Amino acid sequence: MIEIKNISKQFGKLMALDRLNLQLNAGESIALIGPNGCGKTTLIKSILGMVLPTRGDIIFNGKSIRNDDLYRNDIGYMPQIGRYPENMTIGQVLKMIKSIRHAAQAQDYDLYNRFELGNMLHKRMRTLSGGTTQKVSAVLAFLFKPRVLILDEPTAGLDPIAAEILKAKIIEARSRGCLILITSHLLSELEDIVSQVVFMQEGKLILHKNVDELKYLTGEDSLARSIVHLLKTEVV
Ligand SMILES: Nc1ncnc2c1ncn2[C@@H]1O[C@H](COP(=O)(O)OP(=O)(O)OP(=O)(O)O)[C@@H](O)[C@H]1O
Repeated sequence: MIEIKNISKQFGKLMALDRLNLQLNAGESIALIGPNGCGKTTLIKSILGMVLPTRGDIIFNGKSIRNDDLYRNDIGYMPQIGRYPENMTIGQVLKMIKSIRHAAQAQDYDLYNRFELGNMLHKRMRTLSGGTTQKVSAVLAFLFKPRVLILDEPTAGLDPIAAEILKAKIIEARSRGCLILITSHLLSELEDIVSQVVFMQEGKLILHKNVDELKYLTGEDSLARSIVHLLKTEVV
């Protein structure tokens, strides 16, 4: 579904992504793991077309994403920190996003209802707590029933109940056959969600394995311990 073909991204002298190749298929739920600054967000933003790779190409459903905007209609994205026009209310932001999408696209109000955003529509974005902003981002990511979900630290800042609601929603999307790419430093929460792990270091792909293979390779019995093992020992 998404093919990353030998992409590099240079910021000045820094190689944020270094000749990275990856194949991400529908129905897979993939944890993107690596130390701070290893290039996870740069990879995610490259897939979203928010960062232009210096070299290489990204193929989405068989087509290069260069000079294409429409592929993004298939992606729901939750950024690490959502940034919205400060003076707009939650209601105005939702209305604006819906107006730029196709009116006919099916909409999913499950998270909107469960997070009770309907009671907060008049609140301005600049006045929201970090957790409430994160709820708005989650609602927007799932609103148009995307086939691909890219979630950058999705539960950071959410209270435990909201985090559980979102986690259940991610698991449901996975069971519907969505492709999910997720970064999280909360390793225990990945356990129930992911089927594969992609491990990066200094912009390079170090490993891409199924969770069971990874547990076998590291000799650990949980995903969290396997990931800690990876982070502590350099290259497997
Ligand atoms: N716009 C930019 N200009 C210059 N350097 C950048 C830019 N964006 C990212 N970088 C650098 O690229 C490297 C990779 O950053 P990135 O945000 O992708 O890391 P990350 O793996 O997501 O980190 P974290 O786990 O802390 O979120 C870092 O050294 C970062 O400082």
